[in-house]
This record gives sequence, C-alpha cells and structure tokens, in this order.
Amino acid sequence: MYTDTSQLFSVNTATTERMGNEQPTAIELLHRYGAGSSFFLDSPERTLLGSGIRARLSRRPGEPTADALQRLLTDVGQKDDTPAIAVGALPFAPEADPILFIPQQMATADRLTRHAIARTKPTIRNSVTQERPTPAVYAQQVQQALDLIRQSALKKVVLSRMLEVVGESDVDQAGVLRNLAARNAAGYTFAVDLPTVSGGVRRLIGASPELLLRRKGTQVLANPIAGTEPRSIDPGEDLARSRRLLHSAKDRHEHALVVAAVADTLRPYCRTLEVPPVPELIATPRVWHLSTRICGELSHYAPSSFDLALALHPTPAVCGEPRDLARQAIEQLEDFDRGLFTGLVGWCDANGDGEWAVTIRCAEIEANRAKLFAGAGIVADSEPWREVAETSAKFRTLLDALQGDGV
Ligand SMILES: C=C(O[C@H]1C=CC=C(C(=O)O)[C@@H]1O)C(=O)O
Repeated sequence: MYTDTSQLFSVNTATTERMGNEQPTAIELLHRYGAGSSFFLDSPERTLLGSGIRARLSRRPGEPTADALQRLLTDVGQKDDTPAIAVGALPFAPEADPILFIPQQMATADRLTRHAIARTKPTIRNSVTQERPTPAVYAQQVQQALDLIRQSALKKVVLSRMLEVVGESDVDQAGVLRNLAARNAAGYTFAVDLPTVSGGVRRLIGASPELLLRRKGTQVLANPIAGTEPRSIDPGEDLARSRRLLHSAKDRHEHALVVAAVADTLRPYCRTLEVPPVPELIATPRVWHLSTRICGELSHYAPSSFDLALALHPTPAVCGEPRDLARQAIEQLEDFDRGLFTGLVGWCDANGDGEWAVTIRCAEIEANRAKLFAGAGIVADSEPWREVAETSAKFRTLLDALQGDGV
C-alpha cells in the first residue's frame, strides 16, 4: 500500500502565516508542479515555481553569458511591473550553450520543511537499465586516472558513469520531483525544462546537496562538498562509516583541493572570507559527505551571484585539479557527453542576488527514459572498486525516486 507523501510534509510558521494572505505555501508549489511548469527549486532559502517562458537568454556573437543575462533581466524588467528572476541550468563545459530564461510567472514561498519520510510511489514501470560504462570498465578508467596522477601534475580528476533506465510507459516527472523532495530534506531539489526536438517534455530533475554559491546583498556563501562514504542501514555501521570518512586522509585531501580552489576564487572579491580549517559531516539518505561552509562579505565591487558562480565553475568537486589537466583526462577517459550534469542550476535576480547549486544527483528525463549520472573524485590513494561503490550509492538518490518504496 502507498502512503501519500503529501500528508507527511509540514510547512513552517512563516509559510503558514502567509496562507492567510493567500500566498502559496511551499508544499502547494510542489504539488502545483506539472504541465506548464518550466522551473522548480526548493533551497534552504526559498521555493520557486516558474510557469511558462517569458523570455529566453540568447547571446549576441562574442557576448559573454553574464552580459547576456544582465541584458535579459534589464529588458524584461523595463517592460514588466514585477522584478524579473532568471532561472535555468548551465552545462559542465563552460563553452557550451546555457539554458537560461525568465518564466512567464514566478511563485515563491519559504522552503519546504519535512518532519517525516514517507514511502514514495514508483514513477517508472517495468524498467530495464543499461550501464555506461559497466562497473568493470569504470574501475579500469579509475585505474587509468590513477596512472595519470602518478605520471603527471594531475592531483585529482572526477570520473563519472551514466545509467539509462527505460520504462514501458512515460516516467511520471512530477512524481520524481515529489519523491526527491520527500526524501532529501536538506539541499537543493530542482527541475528545469529543456528544449526538445520531439516537442515532448524533457526535464533535468535532481536533488543536489552542494551549493556552488549564494549571494544575498554583500553576503556570499559557498558550500563545497567532496569526500563520500555510502551509508549503511545498520545504525552502528553507518556511524562507523561516517567516522571513517571524517578521519580519512584520502578524503580530507580530496576535499581540501575543492575548498582551496573555491576560497582562492572568492578571495579577490571579498572584504572578509571565513574558511573553516576542518570539514564537517553531512548526510543524504544514501551517502555521507565532507562539507565546508565558506562565508564572505563582498567588497564594494559587487559581482552578481551569476558572475561569481561562473568564476567558480567547474570546481575540483566536479572537474579536478589542476583544471586543464583534469578536463583533458575527462575527455580522454569518459565515453559520454556530460551535458548539464556537473554544471550549475539556479536563479539570479536583477540585483544580482541568487543561488546556484552544483548539478549532481540528477537525471535527464524524457518520455519513458531517464538518464542518470554519478561521478566520484579520484586522487592518488583512491581504490577503483570503492569508487564503483560510491557512484552506485549516488545513483540511488534518483533510483529511489524512480522506483519508490514498492507497493
Ligand atoms: C560528482 C559528484 O559528486 C561530487 C560532489 C560531492 C562529492 C564528490 C565525491 O566525493 O567524489 C564529488 O566530488 C556526483 O555526485 O555525481
């Protein structure tokens, strides 16, 4: 028997108060998501639901993406009464075309809060799964990456796998989003409409634990995450794994490379920047991570959240260190195009405030197909089969949302 997850969500006080003023609550926005919706994001700051497309970003020849976005926000802002918010996703490859637009309508609410995790409904039926590459080939690729690390100046590279899950009928896309929101209480649950040639509905849907950057006035926050241990259903073993991760020299090194790169990029823009010396543990339902919250105050020159996100992307959490050698290794070893996976997803308003999450724990879904992605950072002491297990655990975020908890 299914349990209706909607009954198990709760709204916080601020959201409840707003109901009297007929403002939508976050849970209402989640349940309104469906045909006609073009964007959804639930973040620790707020919940956004975009419908339709008012205007799309188009770059003039040679125009930087950040300038094109500013032009879009200004043009639409001058025509409309309400302040414009641009939303969308950028691919891993910084030179590839972004998907950025201003929705026709935008509803906002406080963040979703959840007090219980419910059983969730399956959103795909009788599916078959194809792995790309197979776990054995992925393990060989990790070994090749280790050889490159030993023989060159490469310190870290993030290598990924793809799963293609094909069902007998269309995937319930809104159901996937609801299942992700029900299970992943912290972090960034998102859905972005993608252009199609077929005229069907293709969406990027996911629940990322990683904040690339948030800007609110002159305050900035980045929350790099790197270093992972799969969770166990046995509480004692789960705790032991979290402790092992926190004290693992290999994972601390993998994490430190990301923190250093993020801090070095933000420092020139900031009057103050706080970088905690040691990481903390965070948990998703499927994995433990090492996490560091980097807070800063911008100096008088105030770049937008989008400018800062572009300056940071791609961090060593999704690419590697040094960046150019890591990209070469990814091109050499991975045998599929990452597209939007390991890019960024979020929003930016005309004042430059905004939030950009790292596009991980996600799938591209169209008709009866879902393409799932998962990667892992490889450093000198990585072990190939542990990286296979780590990426398999990361796939569970989306597999759980597709398969539900059974019937
Ligand atoms: C590339 C992914 O995770 C990155 C972010 C957090 C932890 C990671 C890790 O421990 O390898 C990865 O750097 C992914 O989930 O697909």
